Amino acid sequence: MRVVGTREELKAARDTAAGTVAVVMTMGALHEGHAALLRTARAEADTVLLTIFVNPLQFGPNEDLDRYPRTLDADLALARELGVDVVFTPSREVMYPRGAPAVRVDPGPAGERFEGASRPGFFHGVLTVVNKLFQLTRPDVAYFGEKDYQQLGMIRAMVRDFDLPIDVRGVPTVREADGLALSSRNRYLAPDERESALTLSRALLTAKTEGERGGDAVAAGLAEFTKSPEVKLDYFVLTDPMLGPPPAHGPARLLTAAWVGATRLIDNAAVELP
Ligand SMILES: Nc1ncnc2c1ncn2[C@@H]1O[C@H](COP(=O)(O)OP(=O)(O)OP(=O)(O)O)[C@@H](O)[C@H]1O
Ligand SMILES: CC(C)(CO)[C@@H](O)C(=O)[O-]
Ligand code: BAL
Repeated sequence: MRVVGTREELKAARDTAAGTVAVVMTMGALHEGHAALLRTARAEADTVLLTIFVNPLQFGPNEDLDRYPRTLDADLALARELGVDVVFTPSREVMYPRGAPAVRVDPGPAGERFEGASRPGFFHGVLTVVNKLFQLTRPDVAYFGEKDYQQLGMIRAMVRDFDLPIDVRGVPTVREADGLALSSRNRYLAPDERESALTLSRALLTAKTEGERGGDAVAAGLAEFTKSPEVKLDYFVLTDPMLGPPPAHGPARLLTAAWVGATRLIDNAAVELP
């Protein structure tokens, strides 16, 4: 496994990569969710490239950029175990040599909803760094988690609208045995908060069950949140699978975000409306 930090080293590694090249982009603090992306990439491509970069551009001024978990040694050990070929761990200066970029990807109106409404500038930051990492790594295929469902949709939209020759593949959300979606931010949770955090997956499951038997999915989900007043709901919505208005019947998506203490968590679930 080659670990590279500069553009020149990455270019050399990329230029000699064999066969189809897959990229998995992360902010590090790797867990089994990231491992699922890497295992899928390993099974489906010849060369697996992992990027680890905590992108300052996607954090708001009062968000957790400074305390975001950084566990590089453990991340590299896991990457090695999973058969990753190249790890790109650029510094902030390598990614943004002239400081914050003046030109950024505009996510359009879809990027102003849900996560974009609560985290202004978030999708500008995500799409800008993803676009840069696409240019630098030149992958044939890229894997992203369904845990960040809106992010996956925004990246697919950018690839479509910018004619990028990249096959974007979504990977289902990996959960703890009790339902909590794995997330690097789960490390922030104190034991009682870890219990409260189950409200998100519980509300999604209750809403899905209610929706699939013809009831009011959103009302059922919201009722779960009222049982845990210590969890501060940001949004709980039903959309179509492309994040548009909810359909009357057929496939739909439930999306939620909530604060558990100082930690903001997100989750989502597929639902089939009768
Ligand atoms: N539980 C999960 N199941 C599947 N994919 C996941 C999971 N958690 C993260 N991913 C995916 O891993 C990639 C890198 O995500 P990231 O490094 O931000 O991890 P994260 O756990 O989502 O972190 P955070 O706690 O900041 O949200 C993204 O494509 C993300 O969707
Ligand atoms: C896609 C990503 C690596 C861009 O910084 C990040 O948003 C993430 O880890 O999901
Ligand atoms: N997991 C998506 C990146 C973020 O929340 O900042």
